[in-house]
Amino acid sequence: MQAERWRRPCLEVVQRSLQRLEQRHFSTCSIRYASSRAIRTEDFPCDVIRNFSVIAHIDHGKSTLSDRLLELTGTITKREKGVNAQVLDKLKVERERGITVKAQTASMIYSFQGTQYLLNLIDTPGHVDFAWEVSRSLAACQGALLLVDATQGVQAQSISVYHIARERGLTIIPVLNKIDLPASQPEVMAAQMHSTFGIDPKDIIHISAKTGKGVDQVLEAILTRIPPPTASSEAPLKAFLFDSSYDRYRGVVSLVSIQDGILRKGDKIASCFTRKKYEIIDIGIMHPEEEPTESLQPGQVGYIACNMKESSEAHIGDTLHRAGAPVDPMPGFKPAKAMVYAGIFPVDSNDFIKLEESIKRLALTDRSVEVTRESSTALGQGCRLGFLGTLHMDVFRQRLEDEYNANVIVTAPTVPYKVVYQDRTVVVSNPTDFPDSIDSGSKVREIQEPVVSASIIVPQEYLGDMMDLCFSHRGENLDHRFLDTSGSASRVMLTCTLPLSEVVTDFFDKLKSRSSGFASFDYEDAGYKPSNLSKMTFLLNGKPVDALALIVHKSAEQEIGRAWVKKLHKVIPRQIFEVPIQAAVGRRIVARETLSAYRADVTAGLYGGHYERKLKHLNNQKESKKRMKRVGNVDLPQEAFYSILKT
Ligand SMILES: Nc1nc2c(ncn2[C@@H]2O[C@H](COP(=O)(O)OP(=O)(O)OP(=O)(O)O)[C@@H](O)[C@H]2O)c(=O)[nH]1
Repeated sequence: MQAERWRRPCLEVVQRSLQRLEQRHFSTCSIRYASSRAIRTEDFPCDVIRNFSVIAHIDHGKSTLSDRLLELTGTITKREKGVNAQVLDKLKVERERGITVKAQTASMIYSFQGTQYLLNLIDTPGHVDFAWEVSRSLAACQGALLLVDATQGVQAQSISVYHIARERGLTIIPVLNKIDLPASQPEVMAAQMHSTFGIDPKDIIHISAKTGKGVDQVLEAILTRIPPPTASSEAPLKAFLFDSSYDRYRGVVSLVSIQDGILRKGDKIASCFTRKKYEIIDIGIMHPEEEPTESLQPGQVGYIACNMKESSEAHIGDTLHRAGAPVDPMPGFKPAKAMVYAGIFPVDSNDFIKLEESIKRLALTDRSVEVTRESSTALGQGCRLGFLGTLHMDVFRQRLEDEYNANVIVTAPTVPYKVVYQDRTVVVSNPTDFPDSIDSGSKVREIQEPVVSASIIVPQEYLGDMMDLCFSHRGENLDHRFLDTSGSASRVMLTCTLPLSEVVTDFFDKLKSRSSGFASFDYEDAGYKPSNLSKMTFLLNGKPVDALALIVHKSAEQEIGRAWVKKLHKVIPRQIFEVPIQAAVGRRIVARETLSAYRADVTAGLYGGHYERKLKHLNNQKESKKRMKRVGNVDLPQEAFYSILKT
């Protein structure tokens, strides 16, 4: 009796701890799902397959709807989902920031009117930096759910993803989400979707992905409106490779969409792009984690591992065929084009080899990153990386820190400029390589900078502010049109051409603050145009610091020079001698501050003959000096680089 009285509370404590452990496990790592019956892909011919993506502007609810669909089809249960909202956002950075950065695939099995269907869903990111992920994902689909937030209406990325889906000829199912919110205006937003996309309001499904209301209608629409893939089991094998990741044990794991033929474990295949041959060692579907199957049938989407050692062998957009039976490759898609470059250096120069290894590994899971080596006199050996935008850059940095424990310094982002010489044109993505002077004596004929066509959607009352903002960032060809003509709540779409270098600095923050958060922004590459640019260098005690060099427009020389010199003055500790801090364009000094002399007497305040204590303080000082970068004869602390380059 006594023992029983003790045992019960003990059991409860153990159960509670187990629950807590389970929750913690769910919230930090990928989820393991209770294994269901082995899936026979042969049971799903083309007519019961539906391949679709969820596309929308950022935060309109794609991942929440994907979760709801996984739940409704029984692919995951509420318990398995647990505290882990947004099952398909698997990366730590996605969970912390609440954004999707990598498209994820999940297959679901669903019974409808006595027939079992195989649904392949691809959840896509919404931010403009990851638009390449969206177009890649849509290549494996026949339909797309176009989600619009019923409180915000059509936003800039809603329009761009709509056009990507239309260009690919996909069936679009329009969905208005968040109708549970008091501020939602489904009727007004439906009218807006009609005026912007020509969508019949009767075709729009009204849902709340959060509460689940209306989500069953979305499932029904997927089955009844999206056409099945047209693929044949008789035709020669054609598998379209649209994504890949790296697994330490199996090498490259690729996601493929089977356009024709059947792919089985043990099959010998070859790549149209590299001509290399492989053997399938693992095959299956994402359910939503990897679920091995015997084969992938025509029209299905799944993963394969085939002894590919190098990630570069998995060419995104490649066509795989049976070895010895070549086929015509399917049209691939435009490779990702880096818009922003930055140098990444280890905080401790001795860590370079480890950092380079980590960068290469991470780049294997993110194929849009370009990697080359670079070296700087101030920062030592490092890598120069090309990204699709500054958010992409920041996410990559965070993943390096989270997943590889790296401690890095990232230099200011720069866009790729074209330097036109008399006999050739060179693309320069590192300010160090930019010509020092562009005067009549130099061989440089012209400098060109990348420009983008930007679109901003904003309530009418902010139009003036937005136009000002665009002008102050060297915007040209400004134009606008009203999106909805319905009285007071009119919204305007402003379009213009902007230099990319203006977009990658603080443009987005200013846009949000000057429109009280209402403006949405999207842009796409619009080529190059001649521009009046020069290289600005920063000198400490007369010595240039290469890692701080910038490319600036003539009109902003003074302003940028002064701001950076002030910033440097604030973060560089005083030295034992006076240090002039200067910004220079060519030989011309455009801004200057002077750091007055100072000697840190770390032994001040120690009286008497405490020799050992004095020595300890002096040694500490020596150690902290070691952590500084020596530029000429000036010690620059790592924090100086951090705080300067962070902005
Ligand atoms: N009230 C309400 N909130 C919702 C609904 N759907 C999504 N949300 C919330 O909206 C926010 C964004 O949802 P996500 O599903 O992460 O949006 P997303 O489109 O996947 O975001 P990105 O992948 O970053 O573009 C989250 O806080 C969700 O909880 C809904 O129907 N009602």
